Amino acid sequence: MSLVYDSLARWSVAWSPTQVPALGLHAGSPTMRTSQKDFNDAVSQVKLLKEDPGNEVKLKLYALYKQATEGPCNVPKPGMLDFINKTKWDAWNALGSLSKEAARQKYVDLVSSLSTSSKSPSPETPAADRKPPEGNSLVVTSEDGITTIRLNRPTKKNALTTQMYHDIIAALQAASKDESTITVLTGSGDYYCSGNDLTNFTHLSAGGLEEMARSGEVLLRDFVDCLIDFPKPLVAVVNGPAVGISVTILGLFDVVYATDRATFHTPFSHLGQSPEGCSSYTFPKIMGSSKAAEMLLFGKKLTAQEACARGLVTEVFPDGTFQKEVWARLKAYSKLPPNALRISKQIIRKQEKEKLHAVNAEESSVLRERWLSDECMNAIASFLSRKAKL
Ligand SMILES: CCCCCC/C=C/C(=O)SCCNC(=O)CCNC(=O)[C@H](O)C(C)(C)COP(=O)(O)OP(=O)(O)OC[C@H]1O[C@@H](n2cnc3c(N)ncnc32)[C@H](O)[C@@H]1OP(=O)(O)O
Repeated sequence: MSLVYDSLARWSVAWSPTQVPALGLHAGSPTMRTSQKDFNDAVSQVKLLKEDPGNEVKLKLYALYKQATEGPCNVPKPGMLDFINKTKWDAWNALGSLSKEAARQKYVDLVSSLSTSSKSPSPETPAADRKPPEGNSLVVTSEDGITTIRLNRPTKKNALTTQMYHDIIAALQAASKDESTITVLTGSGDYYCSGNDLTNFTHLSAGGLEEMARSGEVLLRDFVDCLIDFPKPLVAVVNGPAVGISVTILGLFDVVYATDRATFHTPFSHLGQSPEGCSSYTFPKIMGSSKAAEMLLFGKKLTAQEACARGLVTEVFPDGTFQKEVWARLKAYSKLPPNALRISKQIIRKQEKEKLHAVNAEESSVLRERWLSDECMNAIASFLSRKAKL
């Protein structure tokens, strides 16, 4: 659970109603006025909701509560780096001069709609309509000489949490020593991976943002080092759209197979960030400097065919037959002599290893600085408050 989630949840329990002036009549119809009791009841009801209504709704509730009890936003805007409080401030401030009475009415209406929608599903609700539980975010299996590392957070488009980076490192280390011939990275559901989980930035320890950025730099560097040093053939089975770091690291894979539904997007400038995964070196080498710049500077999103034409993807398959064709191919390759594959991979990689490690160290260090910049903080705050999407 992310810190934003926790802290938004904490806001809701911290919203104890103080002295709310009586306003008359009932909630519900726009022509009726909300009584203090209706409002107080709604405030109590929020704490009893069975389902988490999500950050966006919690922000609305927060803003309406503040407007209803204190009127228009009257406190100084928090600093750029304090982006959780800034997000709350933005939501309150956005209500402008809405009257306290109107805010109370909107608050009561919103809580009432939540209470209705959070009633337990009837037994007839088809399983397919329910969100699958977020179980193991990474599933590692080994079969037919292939170790598969599967990103398994389909409801979050397989965004990479801090824990997942650690788990992938551990899985790669284990795969480098196991009996398998080939190692595959793929995703569950409709996405391959939506990149770094942007709520990672909100997991602040006592050391604050500086510490978060420092530990992020170390983790990123270890993660990419592990890919640089991986001794066996490493294959990406790109089952859908890929974003951010899941794209940049493709330059370190030996083979990349993609469904024709996949897209490849590196929106670093939009996020106030800079390239990682050795892409500042591998992309210009793979596709030429101007094509690489179009992706890494301007965030041009490539189709699978375009990525294949630029050499980032090895082969594109029709989505309907993607899994069948790719796994049949990989099973055949996995029967090749493992030592020959390992030695050949190592001789290819050997020429570049030192350079790749140096590039990784520099990219990780530059990113640490970027994560502390206003540009980056603003972009993440925008995503978290759902004002921005790619
Ligand atoms: C050790 C640290 C290393 C860090 C290295 C630096 C890495 C950099 C990067 O990877 S930069 C790229 C970061 N990724 C993004 O900016 C993607 C953000 N996501 C989106 O823009 C969209 O979600 C989308 C285009 C991927 C998909 O859009 P859509 O199909 O409309 O789905 P939803 O937006 O409704 O998403 C469903 C659900 O997933 C959550 N989610 C998706 N991506 C991320 C993400 N990257 N981080 C956190 N959460 C993500 C999204 O919030 C929704 O959750 P909800 O249902 O609202 O709870």
